[in-house]
Amino acid sequence: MAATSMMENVENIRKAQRADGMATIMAIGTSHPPHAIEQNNFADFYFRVTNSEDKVDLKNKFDRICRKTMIKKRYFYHNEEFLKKYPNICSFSAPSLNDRQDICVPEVPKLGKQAALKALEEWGRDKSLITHVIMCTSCGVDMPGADFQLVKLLGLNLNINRYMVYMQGCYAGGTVLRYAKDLAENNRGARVLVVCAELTIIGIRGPNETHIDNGIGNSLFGDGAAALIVGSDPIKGVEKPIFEIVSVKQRIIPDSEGVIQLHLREEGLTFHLTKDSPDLIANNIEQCLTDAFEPVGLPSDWNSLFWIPHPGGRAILDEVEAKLNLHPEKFRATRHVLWEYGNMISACVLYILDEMRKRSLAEGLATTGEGLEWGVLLGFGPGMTVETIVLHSVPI
Ligand SMILES: CC(=O)CC(=O)SCCNC(=O)CCNC(=O)[C@H](O)C(C)(C)COP(=O)(O)OP(=O)(O)OC[C@H]1O[C@@H](n2cnc3c(N)ncnc32)[C@H](O)[C@@H]1OP(=O)(O)O
Repeated sequence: MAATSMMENVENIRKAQRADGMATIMAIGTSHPPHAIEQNNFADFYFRVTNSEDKVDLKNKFDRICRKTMIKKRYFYHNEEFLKKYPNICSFSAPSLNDRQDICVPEVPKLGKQAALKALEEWGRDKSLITHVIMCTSCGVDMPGADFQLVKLLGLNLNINRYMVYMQGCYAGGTVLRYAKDLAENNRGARVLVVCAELTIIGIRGPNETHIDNGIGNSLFGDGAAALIVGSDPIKGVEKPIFEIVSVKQRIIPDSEGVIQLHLREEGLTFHLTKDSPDLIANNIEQCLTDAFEPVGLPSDWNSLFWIPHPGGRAILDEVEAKLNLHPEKFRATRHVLWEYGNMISACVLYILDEMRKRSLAEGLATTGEGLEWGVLLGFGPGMTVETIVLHSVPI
């Protein structure tokens, strides 16, 4: 065969392998465990269950911090009765990783399954058509992994292609969209099930006067799972697009290694959160936005976008909002999810996507993105790392 025709063959194969259109989110499902704890009562709960009620000043400070989080309640797999069985988990630093692993390894995929079932139901097609799974969590590292367990729990095809995203922290809600875009656009017909599932039992521990940031973590994080179905070229009348994933970019913020760190130790996942993260994120946010918007063109005003920033903490949202001169309603969906669920690590931004499209529909707006055409989703986390995802809404 002539060399040119072989080249043509290769090109034809490459074209046939790739999708025509952009990666599209076609369904969203969420789930959370049953035990809700009101943030107003959290200091009482936390100091009682960790046998720390004698630390009166620390409890008062912790209560002050809780009231500044702008969180109303959070959901947890654990409750007081459950934690009483695990005194080492409730201490500040006793060895407890085995107990935490014994809980997280089976429970993370189960929580993820609940969200996935809702996404599959909304999608409406047969689960045997799912070609790829991206499973993401920051707890319960194991082999075979949570991706494997999820496939078994859902009864998906055994020849499915699996991707496991362990221990990336909060920015991973953006990372999974970046991976899903690559998979959906480079594999014609691919239907990617994305699942983020997080349980805070991996890091809950008793309070300590010299580690206030440990208490900050315990005041912010909540349990939750969210799932998406992503694919290109949605079938008209069968699959309903919700958002298109237009451009994706990851960036490390310079000189920020020590700002957010989480270490997996014998005493579980330890939190090291400095006071610098809100400033650092705000001071680098325009560079991250420019990276991601450059291929499609920068908007004339950041207020022309719909916004889905990861609610790492109230102060982070406040500083980003101020830096970009955003109108207060821009973070309405994000602040609502923070208020109702706390910081659910990687699952949080996917909850916000769901909240935004549902509220846009309920309010009779023109698009899934609060009536606007273009938007941005931001993942923040250890590194410090920022994931910036440009989204395109669809008409309702
Ligand atoms: C897991 C991941 O991968 C990604 C993540 O999302 S990690 C989490 C990222 N989030 C953060 O780091 C939290 C960001 N911070 C916040 O949102 C806010 O600071 C907050 C809601 C926790 C408190 O609100 P605030 O307006 O800052 O309250 P403020 O009155 O200044 O502080 C309350 C107390 O906490 C202390 N404090 C606040 N942040 C602290 C920190 N990082 N370390 C130690 N102490 C801290 C303050 O010194 C203050 O102490 P006093 O009452 O004794 O003065």
